[in-house]
Amino acid sequence: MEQPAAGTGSAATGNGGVVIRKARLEDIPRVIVINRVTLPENYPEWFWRDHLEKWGEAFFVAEVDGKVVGYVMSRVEYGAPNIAKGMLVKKGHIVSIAVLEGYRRRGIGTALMKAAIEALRERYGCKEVYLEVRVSNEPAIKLYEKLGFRKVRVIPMYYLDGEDAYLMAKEL
Ligand SMILES: CC(=O)SCCNC(=O)CCNC(=O)[C@H](O)C(C)(C)COP(=O)(O)OP(=O)(O)OC[C@H]1O[C@@H](n2cnc3c(N)ncnc32)[C@H](O)[C@@H]1OP(=O)(O)O
Ligand SMILES: [Zn+2]
Repeated sequence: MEQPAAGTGSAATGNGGVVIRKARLEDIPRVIVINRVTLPENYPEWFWRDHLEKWGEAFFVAEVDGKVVGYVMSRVEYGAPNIAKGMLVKKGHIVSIAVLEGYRRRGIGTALMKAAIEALRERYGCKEVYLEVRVSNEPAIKLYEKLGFRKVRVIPMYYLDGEDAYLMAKEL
């Protein structure tokens, strides 16, 4: 990304007064609230803290007027690539991303994704980035496709309510 946030950890102002910066421990309660109001996939607090501790270079929040309005949380895995042929690779896994409803469609989701992807490549040496998304989640699928992700396969009944997921991935 053009902003220095991913590389240096310093805050950077992007479009329209949006600041993308690395998440901090004190952001977790707010991130949990945003997750609960935007997504049915919720996690205990330790799960968020664990990701921050282990893969904090690829955990970002978006701030507008000093208020956190979105987040992206990632982790790094070692396993068979979803796209390229070959044995084991480091894969970046976008675990969860969300932007509060009133702040959508102004590029925040894109900026968060770019920051995470850049960090997964530069900081962690990932060769691929992947995620799962509900097959009905048109906005998110569009966002990912714009960033170069492709639908690799369907994972049947991935979600608790029985909905299928697309596994989407992008080579880095
Ligand atoms: C791995 C996972 O976490 S899967 C779950 C993803 N998260 C969610 O579904 C939570 C609820 N949804 C959200 O929080 C948001 O809608 C997000 C994160 C998916 C997108 O955040 P936004 O800040 O709105 O994204 P952004 O403004 O960067 O949009 C980028 C592009 O995505 C596409 N897009 C985003 N929202 C929509 C929509 N409602 N309808 C159609 N296309 C959309 C558009 O192509 C858009 O570009 P454009 O505005 O120039 O047309
Ligand atoms: Zn996942």
